[in-house]
Amino acid sequence: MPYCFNPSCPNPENLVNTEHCQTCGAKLLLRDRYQAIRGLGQGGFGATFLALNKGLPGEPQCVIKQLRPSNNAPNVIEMARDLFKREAKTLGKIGSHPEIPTLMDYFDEGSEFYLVQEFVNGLTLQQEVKQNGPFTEVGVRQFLSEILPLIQYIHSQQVIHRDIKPANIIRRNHDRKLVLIDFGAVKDQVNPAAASASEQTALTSYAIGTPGYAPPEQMAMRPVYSSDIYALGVTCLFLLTGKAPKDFGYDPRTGEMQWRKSIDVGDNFAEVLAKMLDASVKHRYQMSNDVLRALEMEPYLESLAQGMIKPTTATDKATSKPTKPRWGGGTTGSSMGSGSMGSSSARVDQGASGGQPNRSAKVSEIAERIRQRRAAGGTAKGSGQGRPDSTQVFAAPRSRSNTSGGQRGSSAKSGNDLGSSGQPVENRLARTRCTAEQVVSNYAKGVRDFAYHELSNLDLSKALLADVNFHDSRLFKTNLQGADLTNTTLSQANFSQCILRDAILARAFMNYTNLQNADLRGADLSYAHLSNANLRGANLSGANLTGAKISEEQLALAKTSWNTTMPNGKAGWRQ
Ligand SMILES: Nc1ncnc2c1ncn2[C@@H]1O[C@H](COP(=O)(O)OP(=O)(O)OP(=O)(O)O)[C@@H](O)[C@H]1O
Repeated sequence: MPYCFNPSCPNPENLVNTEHCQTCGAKLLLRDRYQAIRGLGQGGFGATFLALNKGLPGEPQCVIKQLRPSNNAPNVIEMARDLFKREAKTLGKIGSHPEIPTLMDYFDEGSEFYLVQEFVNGLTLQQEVKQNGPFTEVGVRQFLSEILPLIQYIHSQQVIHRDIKPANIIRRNHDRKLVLIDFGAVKDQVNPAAASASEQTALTSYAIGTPGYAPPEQMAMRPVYSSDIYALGVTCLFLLTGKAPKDFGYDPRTGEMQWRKSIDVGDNFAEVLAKMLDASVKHRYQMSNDVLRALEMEPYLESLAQGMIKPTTATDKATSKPTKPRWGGGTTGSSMGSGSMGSSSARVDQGASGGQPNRSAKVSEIAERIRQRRAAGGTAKGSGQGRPDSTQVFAAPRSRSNTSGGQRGSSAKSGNDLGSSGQPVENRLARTRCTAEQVVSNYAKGVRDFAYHELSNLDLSKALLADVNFHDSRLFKTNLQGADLTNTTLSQANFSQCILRDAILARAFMNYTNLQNADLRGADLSYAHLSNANLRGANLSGANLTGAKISEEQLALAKTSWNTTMPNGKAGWRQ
């Protein structure tokens, strides 16, 4: 049923096949093709409609935003028009991203302006919480792992969204992906001197985003990238509680929201939220990737910590393992290797060599130290001098050679280091050697820690090795065809020329893993974390990369084919 585009029409619903509104006489077909079918929202500067594009076969749905300022002062209209144009420009620039609505059309008709964009069919997160109740901590972490890369993308295009909130995030029905909408507040600064007081109020509220979600600097018209991180933090509070920002108390001395007592999450996640919600820009996470890193590190802390202490397992006893932490602990004395993490680890190891406390207590202690150092870490834009170890370990490589070599810096010498010939360089620290039979039988006995092991050239085809920690181990040319490696930690390990054909690597953590020339044909890499992994020459034909964390650059170095399932779940081809 045609719907009238006039937001003040008292009776906007019309009968089919009507050209003009039966109540107010307004045209019902814009540009001879767009027909509104329902109103979606209305504000001071216009309205939003769900519409049909009658000019295209199948008459697809679209969203039409109409700019119709209620104030006729020329300077207000001019500024509003300017804001609208900039929204169109922004969507035109970043709307090619699959999780941002595409800009389909932009035009004016009479004194009104129209912006046509892709309709995203689904519920907003606000509606979702209303319908199904608040999210759990795991649900919010999952939400963040999905939305942060999108925000990182927007920021990389020099765009600050400025109105991130649950009502502006839609979970698209057909693929359950999160889509960010309403780029209406994506504005450069409005010149307040140009408008009178009341006009200024209207324009300002249009341009600053939503009170409660917008951080102090944005309310003061000085938004920065981390303003979006603050709004995302408030969004997390809503998802966890179903409470709007105004329903949280605030500290009258600092003006900060008092949210800690209202949410039930682990200390570490609370710390991440606190840093997202810091009123001071200086102390807040600066970029999405910083938050992502803080969150991604957490699930792997225990296994990373395991890899930092002396062995106690049956296989481990055969050969002693290094007593120094591996990353950053190189000869140049980096801030990390020679810093307190190195010495704290060494302290634990000394204890281990004579009547030591139990292993799990040590692991937890080291993991806790990593957390503390992370919590005490500086901001992304800091000098890097005093940055926590974990940030350095997981920092994005600075050069291409780092990406391809899987190295973190000249001081790091790990199992995946490559010599000039492209062959792995033998690590200077001894690894625990064991046979394929030992690996299999120890796994059957419950051993999961195979960090710092030398497992090259073994035949482990079809082995069940789910949940194992292979951190910094060497599996050069090892046969793992058809093996179950679900949920394993393979960070910094050397899997070059490894046979991983049809192996299950779902949710494996492969940060800085060397997979050069590995045979990954038909492997299940769904939701695997491959950031900084070296995939040069790796064969990914028929592999499933759905939801995997992997960059375009990494993919370009590997072999893929028509039957490779790409991270977006679609079949792809790249040679
Ligand atoms: N591309 C889109 N696809 C689907 N729904 C959309 C789309 N853009 C906006 N909407 C929905 O239309 C309604 C109105 O959106 P609009 O952008 O005008 O924001 P608003 O809610 O009126 O204002 P604000 O978010 O700034 O307070 C909202 O319910 C929103 O979820």
